[in-house]
Amino acid sequence: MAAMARADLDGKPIKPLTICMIGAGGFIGSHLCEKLMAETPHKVLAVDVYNDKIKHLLEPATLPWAGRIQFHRINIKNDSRLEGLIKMGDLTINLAAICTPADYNTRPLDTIYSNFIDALPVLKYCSENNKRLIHFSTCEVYGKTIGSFLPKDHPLRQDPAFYVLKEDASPCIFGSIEKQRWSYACAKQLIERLIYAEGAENGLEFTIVRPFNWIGPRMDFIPGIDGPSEGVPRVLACFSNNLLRGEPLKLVDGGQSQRTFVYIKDAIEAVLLMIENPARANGHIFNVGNPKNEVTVRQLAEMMTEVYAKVSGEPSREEPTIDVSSKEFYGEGYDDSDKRIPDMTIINRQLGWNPKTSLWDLLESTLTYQHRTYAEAVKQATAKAVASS
Ligand SMILES: NC(=O)c1ccc[n+]([C@@H]2O[C@H](COP(=O)([O-])OP(=O)(O)OC[C@H]3O[C@@H](n4cnc5c(N)ncnc54)[C@H](O)[C@@H]3O)[C@@H](O)[C@H]2O)c1
Ligand SMILES: O=C(O)[C@H]1O[C@H](OP(=O)(O)OP(=O)(O)OC[C@H]2O[C@@H](n3ccc(=O)[nH]c3=O)[C@H](O)[C@@H]2O)[C@H](O)[C@@H](O)[C@@H]1O
Repeated sequence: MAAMARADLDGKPIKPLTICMIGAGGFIGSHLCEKLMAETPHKVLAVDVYNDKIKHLLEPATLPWAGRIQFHRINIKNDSRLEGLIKMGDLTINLAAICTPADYNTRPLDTIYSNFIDALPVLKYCSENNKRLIHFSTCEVYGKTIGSFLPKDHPLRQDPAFYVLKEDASPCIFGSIEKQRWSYACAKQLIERLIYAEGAENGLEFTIVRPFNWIGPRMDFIPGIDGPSEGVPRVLACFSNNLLRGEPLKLVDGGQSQRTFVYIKDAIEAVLLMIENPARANGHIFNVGNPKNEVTVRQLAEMMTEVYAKVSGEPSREEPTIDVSSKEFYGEGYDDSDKRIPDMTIINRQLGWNPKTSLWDLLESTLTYQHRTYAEAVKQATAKAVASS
């Protein structure tokens, strides 16, 4: 079988691994499971409380990879089976977390518990059983850029030294404690420090991933269709929902914040390189993003509007966006990262990874998926609501 002939970046054959993947039923987990099943001989013990996004990989039992993926419905907060599953694997990947900004300031306790306390047993079991750990952190650990504290028209704001985010050099700059937006970033930072310390003091083999706005199909949910109607997902799903419903896209505080978006399928290639090249990935923290795909949120809204009109064949609204305040949209305690450009030196040097897909292309494939998956359901839900009003 071609998949069995895989070699690592140093030309050595890759042995089939058993991977305990926690949070495997989420957005990133579903793409990683898909990749592992389709292109590698590795086995996955998929742990999550939900499996809707990986159902197509689990059923029917005649699938070519049946037997290489097993789903375990486990809440890692309180399940004694977790240690056994970690022991069965060669490697643990921890993706489980609350990671939607609308929760950080409104459910800060759940956010901190999920991102710090609930990750503790995973770390403990990996360390005690000498199991390698790939832990998912976030680019939010960088917080705000140094440049954001300079006056708006200060020339140093244009100097990359004041905004490019480097794993081994940039500071973590968060707002005050009342700005509960930072509860997530702070919890992620502390778990990173603990993992790093386990590596330094106890020899834990670890890799920390800092994703920079990975987007694509299956991200989050469409409110009222496959998620709560009052729920607020991340920006891709918020804007997709608005476009599907023919509503204006809401720009928080003018949509001036900047982000770099990377296509999930490009980013998953980086994770696979980490999985299969432990000697190059262990002990490292990796930014994974696409510095070339930078836009303001306003530009993202404009581009998504244009792409959606193309893929759906429906004309866009005359006024495609409206401004909302962050207080109105997210509530008290919201704050924002101003700009996120990942430095790519370390991932380039260690794994030779580079993202490939432009923002336009990744939006075109993602919005084609959104339209195919949700347009009919949104139409039916809207018709039902009109009929019952
Ligand atoms: N998508 C991104 O661009 C991005 C960016 C930065 C960081 N991350 C990090 O990557 C990880 C995965 O993100 P995602 O986008 O796939 O999010 P997601 O919400 O789609 O996936 C997380 C999964 O973890 C599961 N989970 C949460 N708590 C659990 C528990 N107690 N027990 C069992 N399962 C639990 C959820 O059910 C969900 O399926 C998170 O740690 C997130 O902080 C993602
Ligand atoms: O994806 C990442 O790399 C990380 O960043 C995200 O944080 P953020 O980018 O702020 O979250 P989004 O919901 O994707 O919002 C992006 C920007 O769009 C804005 N936005 C969001 C939704 C909306 O309807 N309108 C709008 O203007 C937000 O205010 C923010 O400025 C989340 O914290 C995590 O998933 C993750 O750790």
